[in-house]
Amino acid sequence: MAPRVLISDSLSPTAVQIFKDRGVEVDYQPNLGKDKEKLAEIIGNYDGLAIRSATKVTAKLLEKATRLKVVGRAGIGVDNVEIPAATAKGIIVMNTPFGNSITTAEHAIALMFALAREIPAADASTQAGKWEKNKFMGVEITAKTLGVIGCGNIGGIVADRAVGLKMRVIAFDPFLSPERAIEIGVEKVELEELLRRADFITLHTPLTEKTRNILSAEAIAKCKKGVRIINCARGGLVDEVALRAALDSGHVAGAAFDVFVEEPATTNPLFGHPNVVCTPHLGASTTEAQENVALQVAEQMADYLVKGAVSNALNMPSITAEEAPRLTPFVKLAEMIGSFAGQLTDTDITGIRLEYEGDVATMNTRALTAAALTGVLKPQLETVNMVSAPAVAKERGLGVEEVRREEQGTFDSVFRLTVKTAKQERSVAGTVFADGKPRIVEIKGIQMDAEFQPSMLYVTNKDKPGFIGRLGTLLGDAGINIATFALGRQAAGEDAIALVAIDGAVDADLLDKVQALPNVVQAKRLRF
Ligand SMILES: NC(=O)C1=CN([C@@H]2O[C@H](COP(=O)(O)OP(=O)(O)OC[C@H]3O[C@@H](n4cnc5c(N)ncnc54)[C@H](O)[C@@H]3O)[C@@H](O)[C@H]2O)C=CC1
Ligand SMILES: O=C(O)CCC(=O)C(=O)O
Repeated sequence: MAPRVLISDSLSPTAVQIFKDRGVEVDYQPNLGKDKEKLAEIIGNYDGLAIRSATKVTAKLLEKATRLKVVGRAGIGVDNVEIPAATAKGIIVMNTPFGNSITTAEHAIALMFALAREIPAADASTQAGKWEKNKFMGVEITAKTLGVIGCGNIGGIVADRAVGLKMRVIAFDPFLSPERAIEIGVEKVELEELLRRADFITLHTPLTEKTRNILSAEAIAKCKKGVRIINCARGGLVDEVALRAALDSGHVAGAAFDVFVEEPATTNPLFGHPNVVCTPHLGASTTEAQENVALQVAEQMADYLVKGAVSNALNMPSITAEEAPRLTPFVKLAEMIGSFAGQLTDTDITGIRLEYEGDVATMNTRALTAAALTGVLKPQLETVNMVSAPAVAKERGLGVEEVRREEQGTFDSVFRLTVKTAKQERSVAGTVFADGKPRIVEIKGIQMDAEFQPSMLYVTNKDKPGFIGRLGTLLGDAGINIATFALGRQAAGEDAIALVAIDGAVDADLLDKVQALPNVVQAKRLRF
């Protein structure tokens, strides 16, 4: 069945076409983001949800999203998506981190000019027939200092354009490297210095607990008198009430805002001030940017739903479309080995060691680790998947250790997973054969050669004559056919392991009988 995607906000028709071309069924309902009840009613029918900013993907909505696998944000900010709730449900959240950056940076520059020359007010006055030539005295931006708070993608483009406009650019961003600052021609400074020196301040950080009210009343008071403030990032970065007071007192000469604490903003403390310019969250609204983000989000979502490739996910390691064919069999192997170890372990797991040897050590081991953790956790947590497993493992305090060795041994690649409990360590290793099938090659240090089968019996025993015959007879008498029988042992007479693939299932009674056979140490049913 083809995967189904719902587009619940207004997106370029390009997105619809791309989904169709890639074999994904698509429903375009651009006003649904504003209708929470209706959206909750139908979300259960979809594998993917493509949104802009109107749709709020809350934990409550996700409860109804029983088959949802991916949420794609055609844009950058994902503050309208409850990512921890999506992660807990194993739903990938992806965005398009670059598609609208230039457009948004250009909007910030446009707002800076609008402020410097009071263009919106001058336009309104002129069109009202007033010709108030003396009323609108602007300022030049050449040689002025622009303070950029948050110098990532958009902040970096704004800085680059401002340098071209002959401004001096200073930036506050704890994660901006000195090399990158030199590359984009900005002087890296602390916030206090930026506030003291900047003639214009432009904000380009996400809204986090650290950046909320980064321009507080106190910070605004430290600004140079006559500063002009531009916010094209997120409402809440500036204390709107404090800014209004500073505008009223004349300490701040002007403010241009595209984003507001409450959106849609129908009332706001800044509204009505003569030196304030506002736009309704138009930062990303150009034909080019909307084309970019629509195309990108549809490609990313279709790649995931159809091919399993993951890009620009905020809660899962990336898997490129190029690496997916080579990686996929190893993802399967890692999950099955994890599942094997998880099913064998009854007591609390305290830690997990993942060893990647040979070719597999050069692959995307973050994705493989996520798959292996899924396998380990699934016997206890049905709903866990590659998206949620790393977070669940962390939540449960499981120490996860990764070891990579590129030298090859007997096999081109070996993946070994060791589960640690308070009492013991138990490891299982596997590889992928040329036919793409995962195989078990080692259990507890004992060499084996077994395929994974849907129903298996795992028996450890003392290696004594007669065991195989007795086990075969017991299963045969119960009407259970043996499909494959793999054996391994430490040395003659020591610990041995039998891995038996069976048609049908062993019930609890029969398992007790296997357990009661002479020399059997442990018997377990396994399902893959
Ligand atoms: N108005 C609009 O329509 C649009 C708004 N945006 C918003 O613009 C913002 C920036 O987007 P990008 O540049 O793509 O993000 P980005 O992730 O490339 O850059 C953000 C920068 O903020 C910095 N940062 C984080 N915490 C900080 C702190 N406490 N102090 C100073 N700097 C800090 C980071 O180090 C990073 O360099 C986002 O909030 C995004 O949602 C993006 C597109 C359109
Ligand atoms: O989709 C939009 O119009 C808003 C864009 C935005 O805020 C973002 O990409 O973070």
